[in-house]
Amino acid sequence: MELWLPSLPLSLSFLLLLLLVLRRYLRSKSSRNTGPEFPGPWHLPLIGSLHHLVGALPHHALRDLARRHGPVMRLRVGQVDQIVLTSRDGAQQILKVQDANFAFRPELTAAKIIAYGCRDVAFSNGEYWRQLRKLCVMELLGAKRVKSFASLRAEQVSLLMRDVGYAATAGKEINLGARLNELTNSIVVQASFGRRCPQQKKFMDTIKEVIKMSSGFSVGDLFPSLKIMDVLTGFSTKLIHYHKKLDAILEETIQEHLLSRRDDEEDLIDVLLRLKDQGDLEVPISYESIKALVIVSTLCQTNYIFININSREPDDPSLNYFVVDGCDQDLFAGGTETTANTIEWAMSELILHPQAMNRAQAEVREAMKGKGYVEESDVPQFAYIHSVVKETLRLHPPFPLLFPRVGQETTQVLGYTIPAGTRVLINVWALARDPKYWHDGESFKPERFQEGDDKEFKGNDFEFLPFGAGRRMCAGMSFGLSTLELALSQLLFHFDWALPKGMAPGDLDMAESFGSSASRKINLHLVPSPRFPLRSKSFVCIVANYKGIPRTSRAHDFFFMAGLLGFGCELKLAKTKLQR
Ligand code: HEM
Repeated sequence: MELWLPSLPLSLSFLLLLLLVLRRYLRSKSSRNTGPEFPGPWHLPLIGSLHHLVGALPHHALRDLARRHGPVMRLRVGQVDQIVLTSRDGAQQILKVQDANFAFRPELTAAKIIAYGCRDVAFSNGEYWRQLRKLCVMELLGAKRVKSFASLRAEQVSLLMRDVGYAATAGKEINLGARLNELTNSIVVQASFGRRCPQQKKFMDTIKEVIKMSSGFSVGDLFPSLKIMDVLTGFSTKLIHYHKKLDAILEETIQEHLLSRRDDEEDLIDVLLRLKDQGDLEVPISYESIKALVIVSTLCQTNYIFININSREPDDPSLNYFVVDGCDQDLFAGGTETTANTIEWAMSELILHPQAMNRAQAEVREAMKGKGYVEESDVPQFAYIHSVVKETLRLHPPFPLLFPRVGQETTQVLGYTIPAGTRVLINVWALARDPKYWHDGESFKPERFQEGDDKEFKGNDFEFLPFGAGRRMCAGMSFGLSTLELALSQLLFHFDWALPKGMAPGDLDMAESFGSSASRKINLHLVPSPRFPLRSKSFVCIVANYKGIPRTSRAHDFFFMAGLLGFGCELKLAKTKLQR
């Protein structure tokens, strides 16, 4: 038998590699702070522990690793150490007890380029961030401002109902996921730019390109010593190109706003310009800050968070028939949307749990029986629907690992020493399913919140953190929830829902898209059937836009009257007559 011996150069290379690994190990051991060593998976010289994440969703892989290594573990990703916490006490330490120390974000290449050197609220730090956050709470995303956008929400949700109405009367399925993305995109862009901005579409198209770029990742973020690779791979160059495009659009938009200021119906750019002019801010805001805020608040509502590898299925072009005139069907095809995702997950869970669906529909239909339509002011009385939203966010938090935090000072957490500057991730997805904190945590059971489990997602129950907690908790929670609950209530009130023909509940793919987001991998397609006719202004829109009937024609007037009278079911008949 022949004995195989490696060649001399190969053996030497192997020996050299071994020595390098050993030297690195000994060095890190000697420089380590006091306290026990972090548990964690073993790592390879160049890629660190990346190979442990291959082939699974990051939050799933990290939960499985935590089961083996414990609730506090260290993971080396490339050249960067990350501490991953999967315990309620750990989350409480970072987000409450030591919140001030951990209220910092790492500097990420994309945020630096796109947001004018991290001049937005989500990625800035220190005094500048504190000032912007105050503006967000008081002026931009506070209760009063959110309320001021109620008519915008009502209008956009009505347009959604109109499109679902098309599908219902035609007996066709609708790509609900895609249409919900349009809904939330329209709301956020119009809230920021106002309704009069001609640049909206161009802006969103460019944002879409930025999101597509997040399907790659910055080498420099994971290998700080190889930052040059971001230039060589074209990552930075492309981002700079998109940044310039966004900058030009926003510059023009700001000039337009400066020329025609309106105090009666302020959009977010109007508000920011007013605050800039008042000049009494501790840290003055510049035009660049305004632009960064608008860009990142749009991105924040998408799951565009660093190294987010999205592989969501593109929208189905065959369903263009049901799309609002002038709207781009595949807007944000590469990205996903927090609010829209949550509605989509809620509808997915409800279709799989008919009892919960019936109960939610009964609640809203019973309450709105005499009225015939749902307004934003009605929503707080739908306690069960609120529980459906909570249960959906528990099982499908859009940011399963929150956004990363960085400690400013070296500190102790649960007996371990976390050196200053180390990135910390909290697996809120795993916490929200952990049998230690939840009975039957993997199952969808909205009633758990009505039967004694009074956990809330407002940042005080550390096993339930879909919006995070502490100083850097989501700044747009009320903004997101108001759209979410209104749209869901109307979808449940006006329509009954079924899976497309031939599809059994077991066939519905509930897979999440790959990346740091937990959106649906494949858009949800459902078949609606009308239950309560649409009697709000939306119906007027339905008939006005239906199949291109001109708003000034007699046919339009006919439909208009039919709509006003609430003859939703007559629509199909009327349409047939007209086509003849
Ligand atoms: C269902 C909807 C939403 C969910 C579940 C959600 C969740 C989150 C989470 C988990 C964070 C990170 C918190 C942390 O690090 O502790 C965050 C941050 C943020 N979110 Fe949301 N979000 C939603 C909607 C929105 C909307 C609609 C807006 C804006 C209109 C928004 C604006 C922001 C901003 C500005 C931050 C950064 C806050 C900071 O760093 O100070 N979010 N969000």
